[in-house]
Amino acid sequence: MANYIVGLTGGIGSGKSAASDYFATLGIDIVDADVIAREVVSPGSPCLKEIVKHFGDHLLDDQGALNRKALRQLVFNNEEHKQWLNNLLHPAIRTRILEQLSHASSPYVVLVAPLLLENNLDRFCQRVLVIDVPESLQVQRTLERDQTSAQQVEAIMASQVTREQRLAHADDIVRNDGSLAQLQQQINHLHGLYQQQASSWQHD
Ligand SMILES: CC(C)(COP(=O)(O)OP(=O)(O)OC[C@H]1O[C@@H](n2cnc3c(N)ncnc32)[C@H](O)[C@@H]1O)[C@@H](O)C(=O)NCCC(=O)NCCS
Ligand SMILES: Nc1ncnc2c1ncn2[C@@H]1O[C@H](COP(=O)(O)OP(=O)(O)OP(=O)(O)O)[C@@H](O)[C@H]1O
Repeated sequence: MANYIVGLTGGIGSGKSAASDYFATLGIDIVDADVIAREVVSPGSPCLKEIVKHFGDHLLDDQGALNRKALRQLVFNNEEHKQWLNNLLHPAIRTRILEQLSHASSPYVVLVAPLLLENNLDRFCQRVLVIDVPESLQVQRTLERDQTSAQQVEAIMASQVTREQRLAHADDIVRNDGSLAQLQQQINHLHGLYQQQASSWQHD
């Protein structure tokens, strides 16, 4: 059954995972681009072999897995390296996204992707939901969560669309500068809307 697809996006640290985790508790299938981005570079994968061939085996840890911190430092400080990695991984990520979307069985499916707009993945979606927070809160929450620097977070933010650009593409906006409960309250409202949209869309 062709699925009604809601594209969920937002900048780094905006609360995409917090939102998609909550949609999952409502029984909605989630296709997560960040999870897929890890799958395509798993130990022994063709993409990981290409990365090692291109950048060197110092990017592997002693279990043969990708040293993500080392690759992050490499790509987010060098535009050419980032483009090379994106050109390698994005087609593999898109293929898996489409495959997982086709197997979803919930009333609608949420595709959560930080680069939904940057990679034109919104063309596969019937609706775009943006999780919106002030940039300062993105930095603060990412620093609290990850062992990284403000400079690194800002470099990642600079490689993503701006807050204004993202909001210009939104069909729905959830503000996540309040409590988790307030985030979930907004999602409860959208859940009802998406169920209605999905059932009328499927009968058109
Ligand atoms: C560079 C990598 C190895 C760093 O891994 P690390 O575990 O430190 O970060 P993680 O993957 O959790 O990403 C953290 C956040 O960075 C942002 N981000 C990731 N990749 C990119 C990118 N290519 N361009 C812009 N922002 C990105 C997203 O907001 C993401 O949620 C990793 O981000 C990666 O493989 N990126 C390339 C694949 C990609 O584009 N993923 C996004 C899927 S839409
Ligand atoms: N409303 C909130 N109040 C407090 N903390 C929050 C809230 N929403 C999210 N967080 C926390 O902020 C951090 C970033 O949230 P989350 O990981 O969901 O963002 P993300 O958009 O998935 O980030 P990334 O792009 O890095 O994957 C997490 O540690 C999360 O627990």
